[in-house]
Amino acid sequence: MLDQVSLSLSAGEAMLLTGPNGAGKSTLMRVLAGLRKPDSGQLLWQGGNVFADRMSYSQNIAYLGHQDALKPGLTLAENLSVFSHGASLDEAFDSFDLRYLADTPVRLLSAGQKRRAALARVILAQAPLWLLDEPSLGLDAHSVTRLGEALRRHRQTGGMIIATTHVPLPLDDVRHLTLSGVPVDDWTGEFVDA
Ligand SMILES: Nc1ncnc2c1ncn2[C@@H]1O[C@H](COP(=O)(O)OP(=O)(O)OP(=O)(O)O)[C@@H](O)[C@H]1O
Repeated sequence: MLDQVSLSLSAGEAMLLTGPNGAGKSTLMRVLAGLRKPDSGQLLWQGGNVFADRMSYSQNIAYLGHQDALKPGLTLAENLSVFSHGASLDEAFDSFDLRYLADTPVRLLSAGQKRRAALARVILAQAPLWLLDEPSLGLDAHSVTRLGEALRRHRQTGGMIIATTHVPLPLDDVRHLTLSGVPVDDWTGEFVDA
């Protein structure tokens, strides 16, 4: 599916993955998240093989997939508390204007509100590497602005971002990797936090 993909990121850097439907962007994101092993090639975190110790690598990443992965029966505050590790929810709520929805069951949220909640969860993870698969999906213009602010703050504190998108994202000084969508046999890649 993916062949000869090679990328590396340093602290504060951001990369956008683009390409047509089916090009393999989400597949690469799942590999980068340690959720799927590449057929060949390496995924490195600070020089160490991610798949040798997936658990400790997972503490360094916040992965946002297409699904928002929230529990519909719990309130928004309850959902976010699970990921707060005791930290205050205030910053995450305020980053996406969610405070007024704290006591609302997630099943009642709109699609865009759920996406904002999933993004708040990314902030709560307090992980250096954010892996965001189409983060602006379903967001209104104001929320896209909020997303841009959150991305900027994360990078200012040395955080790294890899995001896929089909639309422009509010992300300055970003590197680009475009996948062609041409089917190939296997994936060889390397991911290094220098
Ligand atoms: N689990 C799977 N088993 C088999 N094929 C898969 C699997 N997951 C994805 N694919 C295929 O791999 C290709 C790449 O899919 P992927 O979801 O990575 O594309 P994408 O670039 O993210 O596309 P989009 O822009 O539509 O989100 C597609 O042809 C898809 O059908």
